[in-house]
Amino acid sequence: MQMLGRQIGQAVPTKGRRLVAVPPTKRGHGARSLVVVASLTRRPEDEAMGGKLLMNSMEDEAASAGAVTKPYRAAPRDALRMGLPSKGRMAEDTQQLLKDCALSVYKPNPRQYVAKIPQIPGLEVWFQRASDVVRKLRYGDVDLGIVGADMFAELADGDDDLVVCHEALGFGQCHLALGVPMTGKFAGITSLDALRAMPDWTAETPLRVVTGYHNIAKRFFAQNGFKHVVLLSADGALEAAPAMGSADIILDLVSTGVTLRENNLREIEGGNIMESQGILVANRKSLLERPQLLEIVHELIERFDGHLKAEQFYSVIANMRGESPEAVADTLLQAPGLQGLQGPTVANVYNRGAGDKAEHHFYAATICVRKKQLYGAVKALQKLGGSGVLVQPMTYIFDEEPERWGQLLAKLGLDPADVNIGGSSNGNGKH
Ligand SMILES: Nc1ncnc2c1ncn2[C@@H]1O[C@H](COP(=O)(O)OP(=O)(O)OP(=O)(O)O)[C@@H](O)[C@H]1O
Ligand SMILES: O=P(O)(O)OC[C@H]1O[C@H](OP(=O)(O)OP(=O)(O)O)[C@H](O)[C@@H]1O
Ligand SMILES: [Mg+2]
Repeated sequence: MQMLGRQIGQAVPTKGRRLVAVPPTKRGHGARSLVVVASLTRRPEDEAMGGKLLMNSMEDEAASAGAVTKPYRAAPRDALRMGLPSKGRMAEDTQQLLKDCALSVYKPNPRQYVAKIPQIPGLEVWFQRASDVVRKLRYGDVDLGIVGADMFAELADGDDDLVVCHEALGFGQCHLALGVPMTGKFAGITSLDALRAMPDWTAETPLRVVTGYHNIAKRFFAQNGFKHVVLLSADGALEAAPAMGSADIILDLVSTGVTLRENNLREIEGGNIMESQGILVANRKSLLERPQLLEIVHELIERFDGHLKAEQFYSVIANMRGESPEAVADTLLQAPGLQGLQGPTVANVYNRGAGDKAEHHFYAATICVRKKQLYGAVKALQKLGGSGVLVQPMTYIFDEEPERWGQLLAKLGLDPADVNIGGSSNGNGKH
């Protein structure tokens, strides 16, 4: 390959403020396809193992994962704290969810990291990098947090002090997967079994995996019987590493798959390690020792569940003619897709009649319709004589006590009968 002057192979930042424009080469050519990567580093502990992290036995792995060390205990405090991501894609999505649930965060000073949610006066909000939200939860510096499930799996690393309160907040959907080159010695490698069986991997030439998820990777490769693997570290732009020759494969987040594909990498059968999305997590000790926190978590679960369910539906109102409200209801109950959640609501529609007296000649039928089925439902209503069809988004659908609340109490070893939160149910749907 003709050298393009001194720039070729020069690593320059791929993200953030320090990204620089690459000047044309000395010979006046425009900067061609320069391979730009973040620098790859081996963490001290990788070096300590001679950069050759040979898989321990499952027992060793479990022991090392289970033996959680806490460098310090958090300073005693009375205030309840929730950690929220301070930047990146999780930050925006988290604030949007809270806003959609009428829990907007009030952060008067953009450069200060403490804020509040006026709707929950007893709670302090602390903005931290998503990874630090998990760390602060483990240390007990915050009681509650919203992060990505992948980040939680990696950094909580099986820490029983942390409890998942809501596992599906509906944003940040992605998955952690292996990315394997499409060409060269990996050309025919389309499954995890085939990758493991490659004769290339020995104690001297281990499979080199670059990832930001070392805890997850160790467990994954150990559980899948890989013997010779070395884990390399990088903070981003991992997809360039195989092309650079500094790693064989990557283990990274995938959402659309574009970055993998654009870097001639692909996923393999058995290589999807975990699904991820935003989750609500809490410190177990805080939940058990701070009753107000349990009450706040109950409200958050109710609001999140109520909002996330409502997001799937529209409220549809149609003017219907009929002999009686029951007759209109019967017609709808027998029509596919028009039953609503429990059933239609049918009310009289009044207009000015003779002598300016209110009269009613038709009814307004209201039903909940799944967003995906809206157009079909509107056409079906019109076919039944419906007119003036109004479609409204829904903010909340509050059902009985959310299942997740009962599940959380079970995780905490609490009997719902003993938990009386805010005068509402006690965790098993009975008030
Ligand atoms: N395509 C994606 N790539 C990376 N993270 C994603 C993606 N889709 C969703 N996420 C979620 O966002 C989290 C990363 O958010 P975070 O703000 O920490 O990193 P970031 O947005 O990549 O910014 P930075 O890399 O500067 O920390 C992931 O842990 C994951 O849960
Ligand atoms: O499947 P896709 O939709 O292409 O998204 C996946 C890519 O997004 C993330 O990178 P990010 O954009 O956060 O940059 P980074 O790797 O430098 O953090 C992740 O690390 C993948 O590289
Ligand atoms: Mg990133």
